[in-house]
Amino acid sequence: MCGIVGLFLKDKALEPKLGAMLSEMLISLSDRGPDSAGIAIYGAPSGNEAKITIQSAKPERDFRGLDAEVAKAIGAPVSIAVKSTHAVIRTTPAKIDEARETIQALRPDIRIMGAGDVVEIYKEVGLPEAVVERFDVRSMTGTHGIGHTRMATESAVTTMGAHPFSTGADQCLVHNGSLSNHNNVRRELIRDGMKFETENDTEVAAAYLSSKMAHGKNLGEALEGTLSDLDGFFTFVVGTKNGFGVVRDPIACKPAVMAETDQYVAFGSEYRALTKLPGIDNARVWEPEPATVYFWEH
Ligand SMILES: NC(=O)CC[C@H](N)C(=O)O
Repeated sequence: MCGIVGLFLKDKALEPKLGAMLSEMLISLSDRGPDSAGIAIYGAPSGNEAKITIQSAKPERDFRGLDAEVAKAIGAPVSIAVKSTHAVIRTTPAKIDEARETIQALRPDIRIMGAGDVVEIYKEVGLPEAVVERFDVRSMTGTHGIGHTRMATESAVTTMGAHPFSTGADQCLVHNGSLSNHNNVRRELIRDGMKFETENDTEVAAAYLSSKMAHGKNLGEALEGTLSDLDGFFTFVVGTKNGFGVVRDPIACKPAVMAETDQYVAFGSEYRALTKLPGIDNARVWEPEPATVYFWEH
């Protein structure tokens, strides 16, 4: 099982409702994944700041005073916005890598969920409703987002094993299925300089795409590569700073449905995830073809 959703807005008027729409889509698939849930939201770009989403099992201890300590260490303004076990650190884009290294040096128990100019990632063990409430996802605005509710197949049920997996700036991926060659691909990617946080197969798929894009491929080309280089079952839904992509393996035994109107492109593991979207009755609705890459860009 596992339930995945994605929503890519074309109509700016819907941006204030992105978090609310994506939350309801994900909650509707709760029975497909009881273990953990997560969501990535791409907010509007601000131009002069970048963000790191961090997580700690002891947020009171780890987040207190962190903004001032990081600001002092990197010599740039830093802010922190805490939401339960997660927090978003903001600083100038030129200092983002230094900020990330500083956070890890100052607070070794903090985990990095993702980083980039626009993405924020919230994920925890528990059902979608609890995750949506805990992080107030309904109030979030943005241009596109992806979500996942997990029934684990390949690694432990932990915060870091939850999806979305983010392995590059503003990149993240959710997955329904299981990959049979992930250990081999992981070894190749490690040789290529990629770092891994978990034993999870989906993290390997995310890192595979990041590695392809780091070598100059666009999202569509990177997704195309999964069809020959990754074995096993997969439906992937992927977000980048400006893009949104979907691909299913050549057998495509995991359910998937898409809908498109003038206002949005939406993905759901099942049609029930899409029923509350505006104008769904007149949307173009289709089942994505096996071994076919779909992607949209702003
Ligand atoms: N049920 C699934 O689709 C699981 C996805 C992935 N293999 C994981 O364990 O996280």
